[in-house]
Amino acid sequence: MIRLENVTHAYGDRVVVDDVSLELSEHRIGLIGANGSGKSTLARMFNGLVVPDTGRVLVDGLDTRRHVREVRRRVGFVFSDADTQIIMPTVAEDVRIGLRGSGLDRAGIEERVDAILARHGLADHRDHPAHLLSGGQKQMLALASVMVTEPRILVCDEPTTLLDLRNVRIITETLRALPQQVILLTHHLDTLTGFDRVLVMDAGRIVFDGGPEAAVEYYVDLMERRP
Ligand SMILES: Nc1ncnc2c1ncn2[C@@H]1O[C@H](COP(=O)(O)OP(=O)(O)OP(=O)(O)O)[C@@H](O)[C@H]1O
Repeated sequence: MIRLENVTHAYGDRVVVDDVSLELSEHRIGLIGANGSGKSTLARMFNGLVVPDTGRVLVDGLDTRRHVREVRRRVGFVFSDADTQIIMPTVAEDVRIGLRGSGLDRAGIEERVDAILARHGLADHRDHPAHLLSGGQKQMLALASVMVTEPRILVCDEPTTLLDLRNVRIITETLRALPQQVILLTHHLDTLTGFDRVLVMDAGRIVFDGGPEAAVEYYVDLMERRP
């Protein structure tokens, strides 16, 4: 479980996360809000990519300031631009690199790589140059490379923003089917249908916390009232 206690973060003198306290235990959690409202900064605190200026973030009781390795093992992070996440030349290599230090032997590693590629529709692209994949396939690879490390929680920061409608659906369905807890930041509001909880962020604060329909209604209303 992720717990935030009076968390604040500023870039220079600009406060972008403003005294947020949360307990995130639901299976499917959405985080929505206008551009620049602080969602990514908040989400990056969930796995220690950003540490709070004040307050603390605990993952299963581990403080992200002091236990960054253990926290990263528990909390996987998927970015919106898969190109920034894919680091190896081929599909299989990119997945395999996540298993460094896993303690698995060579055969065990290949078995795990094959299984995860099959699950993400990439089995036929095993030795394919990663940079030649389509946008949708790249996002699947980015997801596969995180999932192979078997995180318990997955944070996805706008994973469908750069994708066409078909791939938005594929990624959304893939995320829905995961047994892991998923925290999804998105501007595709319809992907939140059936979620357990949706948070609306505005100017660094959580301004709504509830079910998906009510949260989307609140957010749309908030945006319509903006000059
Ligand atoms: N590394 C950084 N250095 C300085 N300012 C930053 C940095 N990262 C984000 N910001 C600023 O902090 C504010 C919040 O950004 P953040 O990315 O957290 O918002 P967001 O809600 O995720 O936005 P979007 O929906 O556009 O992704 C923005 O004004 C942004 O320009």
